Formats: sequence, structure tokens, C-alpha cells
Amino acid sequence: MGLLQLLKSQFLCHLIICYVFLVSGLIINLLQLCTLPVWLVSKQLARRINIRLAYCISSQMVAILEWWSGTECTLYTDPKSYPLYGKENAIVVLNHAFEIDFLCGWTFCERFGVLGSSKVLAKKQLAYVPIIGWMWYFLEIVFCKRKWEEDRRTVNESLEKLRDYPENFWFLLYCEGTRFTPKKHQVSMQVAESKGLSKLKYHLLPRTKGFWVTVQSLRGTAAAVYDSTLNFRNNEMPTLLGLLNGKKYHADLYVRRIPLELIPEDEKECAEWLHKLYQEKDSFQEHYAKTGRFPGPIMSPPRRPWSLINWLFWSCLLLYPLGLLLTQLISSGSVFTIVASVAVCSAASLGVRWMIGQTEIKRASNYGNKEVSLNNN
Ligand SMILES: CCCCC/C=C\C/C=C\CCCCCCCC(=O)SCCNC(=O)CCNC(=O)[C@H](O)C(C)(C)COP(=O)(O)OP(=O)(O)OC[C@H]1O[C@@H](n2cnc3c(N)ncnc32)[C@H](O)[C@@H]1OP(=O)(O)O
Ligand SMILES: CCCCCCCCCCCCCCCCCC(=O)OC[C@@H](O)COP(=O)(O)O
Repeated sequence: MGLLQLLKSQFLCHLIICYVFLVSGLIINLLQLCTLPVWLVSKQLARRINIRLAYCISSQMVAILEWWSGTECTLYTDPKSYPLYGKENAIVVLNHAFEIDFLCGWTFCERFGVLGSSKVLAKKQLAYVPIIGWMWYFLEIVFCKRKWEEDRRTVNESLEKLRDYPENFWFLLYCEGTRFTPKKHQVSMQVAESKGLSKLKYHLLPRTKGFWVTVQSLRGTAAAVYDSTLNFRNNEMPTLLGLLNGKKYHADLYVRRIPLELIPEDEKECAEWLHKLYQEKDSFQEHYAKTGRFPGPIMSPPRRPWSLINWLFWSCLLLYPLGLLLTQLISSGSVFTIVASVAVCSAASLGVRWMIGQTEIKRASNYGNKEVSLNNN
């Protein structure tokens, strides 16, 4: 193990990274709160400010992936579609089997210049995660309870609001609705069988209603669906903790651009179309398993320096006062103050560990474990 690698695996480094993320995140959340009065005067200005503030948070996580861990992200796509990425609104359909798949998505958002404005149809529980969840509130992220009777109206209303969004955005949809586990796969294949649908090997059966409502609500706003299939080389199972430890992974993403006009308007036909799409995605994964690559040429955008610059900026800004505080603390010699500070730091570390836990598959919800959704998480 090299010296740098050894340094990256040190707990103290992780503490410093988490401190910068936590404190900068809370400052940015506060600044986002201050944009509320701006909404009353100019909604579009408030949205533009929030895009930039959100970038300051999400790009720190991208910097961990791109610059700290040095993870390589390779894009397989059609050279004719490539120039359009980042220059139009799009609905992104992605497989959901990895703990950091959202972060790989963010990395591509960053490289195509839409990181600050990127959106997702997320489970409601994530809205309560400090920093990221609070940031999403100001970004007009669409939340769902994964109960169609309740979601049908709220999801449609939230999507309609994006029609006049001032900057290009990608809207991410994990149609599988939950992360892949062998148990969930088995249950969803029972559902597929009962519905007379072909079985999938690498994906859960997609939930079609959210896709249909998204396509219908964003018709005329989004130009295309980006069908995206992600995998990692050498059967790597990447984790956020692995990234923090400086572990380098190798992500491969296959993106096909499908113009929105090609997607049927009728709900039933749209559902059939999505099932067919997932059968194709399954065949791409099979190809990957056999050959170690996706079909088509590689057109990888290079990483940009902005996420690193943003990270260094916040680190410099926040580490200096921390240094001063620590010096004062030690020189004060007060046992009570030192014990209280250690307690605050421990509580903050536990908080961050809980946030990281949100990304872990072993802590996944029960949704999809039974044919009739449990919706208890
Ligand atoms: C190019 C790079 C990428 C760029 C990335 C861009 C942007 C990034 C931005 C942000 C990144 C942050 C990432 C955060 C991640 C957070 C993501 C999540 O939270 S995922 C979970 C929430 N999202 C979803 O669930 C979306 C998919 N779901 C849907 O669309 C659902 O339809 C729904 C709208 C949520 C409604 O849910 P409900 O459970 O009520 O579903 P349905 O009515 O659809 O389901 C009932 C239907 O399904 C059948 N059924 C029953 N059991 C199962 C089962 N186990 N598997 C499959 N199907 C099942 C049942 O028989 C019903 O069938 P039918 O419809 O025929 O009646
Ligand atoms: C600079 C970096 C510092 C790192 C330290 C702090 C990191 C804190 C990170 C918190 C990230 C919280 C974002 C959560 C995104 C989780 C995405 C996800 O994968 O959600 C799961 C759902 O899709 C489905 O849920 P399940 O039904 O599978 O259950």
C-alpha cells in the first residue's frame, strides 16, 4: 500500500472530510432557506440560485468519487447522441443494484454540466435526511410514498411544476422502485410470471405507473429518455465507505437516447414498452457479463476540475476556524469543555454514519419483498 493510499484509509481523514461536508452542508441549507423571500419576487432567480447552492453540496460527493478515490467512469454511447447530452431536458432510466449508482449518475451529470439541477423521483423517507434531503426540497425534487393511490396526484403535480424550469435538467427514474436483492428479485419474477411477462435475470420487474406519469407530464418539456445501464468491472460491489477509504472502482455506463415521441401515450402501451425496454437492458447486462463491456463505442467525457475546486474552497474555509477552535480548546484546559466537544464530535460522526447507512443495501426497505407492497419503510 502506497503512502497516499494509507493516508486515505485513516479515520482522521474521514473525520475531516465529514466535518467539511456536514458544516458546509448546513451552511448551504441555511442559505437555501434565505432564498425563500427571493421566490416571492422572482421564482426563476431563486431556482437559479438554488441550482448553484445544490451544486456546492452534491459536487463534494462527486469529488470523493472522482478525485479522492480516483474511480474511473466510462461511457458507452452513440456518437450522434453525445453532443445533445446536457443540452436538453431528459428522463434518465437507470438500473438500481449498486449502493453508489446514484453517485455515478451524479458524476455524469457533473461532466455534462447539469449536476446542480438534476432531479429524481425519490422515496419520501429521503426528504428527511439532513443536508441532502433538505437540499432536495429547494431543488423541487419529486417525492413519492410508493403508494400509487396517493402518488398519482402528487407526483403529477410536482412534475407539472418543472415545465418552466429555467435550466436543463435530467430527471432520474429507478423504475425498479427499490434496490436489487435476491429476495426482491425472486418475488418480482413471481409477479412477472403471474402476469405472463418474460423473466429478467439482472433487474427487478419495473413499476410502470411512475414512468407513464413522468413521460406524460414531461411531454414537451423533456426531449428524450436516456436509457442507462450501469455495471462495474470485475464484479466490484462499490460502497460509499469504500470510496471514503480511497478505493478505486471502475464503472461502465451504457446510454441510449430515445426521443420521447417514440414512447406510446396510452398507459397500457407505455407499460408494455417499458417491460420491453427492461428485457433489452437485461440483454445488455448479459452481454457485459460475457464480454466485460457494453455494446457500442466509448465516448467518455473527461472529469472537470470544478468539483475539486469547490471541495478545496470549503475545506480551506472551514478547516482554519476548526484549527483555531481546537487550539483554544486545548489551551483552555477545561475538562468540561473538552468532554463536551468530544461528545458533540461523536454525535456528529454517528449522524454521518447514519446518513451513509441510507445508501447501504443491507439496510434497504421491505418494499418489493412481498407481491403486495409493504410500504413500511
Ligand atoms: C446518465 C446518468 C444518470 C443521471 C442521474 C440523474 C439525476 C440524478 C439525481 C439525483 C440522484 C439522487 C438519487 C437518489 C436516489 C433515490 C431513489 C429512490 O428513492 S428509488 C424509490 C422511489 N422511486 C420509485 O419507486 C420510482 C419507481 N416506482 C414507480 O414508478 C411506482 O409506480 C410508483 C409511482 C412509486 C407507485 O408505487 P406503487 O408501489 O404503488 O407501484 P405500482 O402501482 O406501480 O405497483 C403496483 C403494480 O406492481 C405490481 N407488483 C406488485 N409487487 C411487485 C413487485 N414485487 N415487483 C414488481 N411489480 C410488483 C402489482 O401487481 C401492480 O401491477 P399493476 O400495475 O399491473 O396493477
Ligand atoms: C464529501 C462526502 C462526504 C461523505 C460523508 C457523508 C455522506 C452522506 C451521504 C448521504 C447520502 C444520502 C443520499 C441518499 C441517496 C440514497 C440513494 C438510494 O439508493 O436510496 C435508496 C432508494 O433508491 C431505494 O430504497 P430501498 O427501497 O432500496 O431501501
